[in-house]
Amino acid sequence: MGEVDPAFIQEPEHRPKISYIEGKGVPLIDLSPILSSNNVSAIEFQGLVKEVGDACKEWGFFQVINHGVPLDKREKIDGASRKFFAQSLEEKRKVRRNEKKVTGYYDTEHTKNVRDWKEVFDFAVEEPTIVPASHEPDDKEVIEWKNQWPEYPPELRETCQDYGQEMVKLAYKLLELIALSLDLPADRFHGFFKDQTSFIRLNHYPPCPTPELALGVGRHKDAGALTILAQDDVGGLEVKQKTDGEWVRVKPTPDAYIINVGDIIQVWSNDTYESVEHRVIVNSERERFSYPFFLLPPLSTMVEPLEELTNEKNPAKFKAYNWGEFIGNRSRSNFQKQKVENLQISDFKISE
Ligand SMILES: O=C(O)CCC(=O)C(=O)O
Ligand SMILES: [Fe+2]
Repeated sequence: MGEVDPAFIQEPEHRPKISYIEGKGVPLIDLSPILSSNNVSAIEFQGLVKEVGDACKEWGFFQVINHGVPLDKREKIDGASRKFFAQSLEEKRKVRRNEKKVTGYYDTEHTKNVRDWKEVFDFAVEEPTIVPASHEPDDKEVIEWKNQWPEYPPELRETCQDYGQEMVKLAYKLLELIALSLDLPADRFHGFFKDQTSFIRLNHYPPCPTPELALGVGRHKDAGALTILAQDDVGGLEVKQKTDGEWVRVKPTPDAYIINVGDIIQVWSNDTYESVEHRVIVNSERERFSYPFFLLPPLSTMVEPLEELTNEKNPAKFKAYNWGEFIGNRSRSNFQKQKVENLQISDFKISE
C-alpha cells in the first residue's frame, strides 16, 4: 500500500478534514448496574435504561464501560491480530476470502465504490454457521460456513473464538437494555439470534501517505442489528452527528466499547432509533487496529417493524425484507465495483 492508487481517492465532498471536532462526543455509559454481582436499585436500573434509550435516539452511538468483558481477552485478540497482520501479503493471502469462502483475509474492500485504506480478517462467531443454500423459501438445503484459520499465529483461533463468546454475551445484555428502552419485554429480541450469522472483523489500517484523500472506511451505516467495536488509542472513527450533520471524532477511551444501532434495529423500532453514518479517518504516522463485532440474525430472517411498535397512528414505515438477500447484495458490491449504489433500507421505505 505504498503509492496511492486512484481507487482509494474519495470524491472531494467526502474527503476528511484534517482538523476535527471532538466536541462533547458520543455518550459514555457505565454498565456496572447490570453486572450480576451488583445489588442494584430499580431506580438505578431504570436510569441506565433511559440513558441507553436517549443515546440510541440522539446519537445512534454510545460507549460503554464496566461492561464485564475481561480486559485480558481483548488484549489477547489484539496481540494475535497484530502478529497476523505483520506477516507478508503472500502469507496472509493463504486465508483469503472469496465468493465461496466468505470469511478470512481481505485487502481490497470497497465502500460505496471507493477502495478502503485497510486490510481485514473476518471470522464467524458460530462455527460452523449454518446457512440456507439459496433464498428460495422451499429450498431446504443448507450449507456450512467454515472459518479459515491461518497457521500463524497459532493462538489466533482460540483467542478469536473466546472473544466471540464474550461479544455474544455483551450483545444480549445490550439487546435487553434496548428492548426495555422501547417498552418491550427484556428478551424480546433474543429469539432473532438463534443460528445467528454474526461475525468479527479484525481491521488493520496502515499509515497512509495521503490521509486527506482516502478513508480507512468510507461513510456507511452498519446493516446488522448492533455493532460492538473495540478501537485502539490512535482514534479515527467519526460519527455523523444527528443535530447538524457534522462529523464528530469518537475519543478513544481505554477498555471502552463503542456500540451502534444498525439498520435492523432501525427497522424493528420503526425509526424510533436510527442507524447513523460513520467513517474512519487514517493518518500518515500511526497504524490503527479496531475490532468490530456485528450482531446479525440468520439469513432467513424477514426484517420488518415490530408489531408492538406500530399501530394506526404510527403505521409501519418499512416493507419486510429478507436479511440474506440484503446482505448478499451488499457483499457482491464489496467484491467488485458496481455502477449503482448498493441496497439500503431506504429502498424498503413505505412512502407516507
Ligand atoms: O474501525 C472502526 O473504527 C470502524 C469500522 C467500521 O465502521 C466497520 O467496519 O463497519
Ligand atoms: Fe461500520
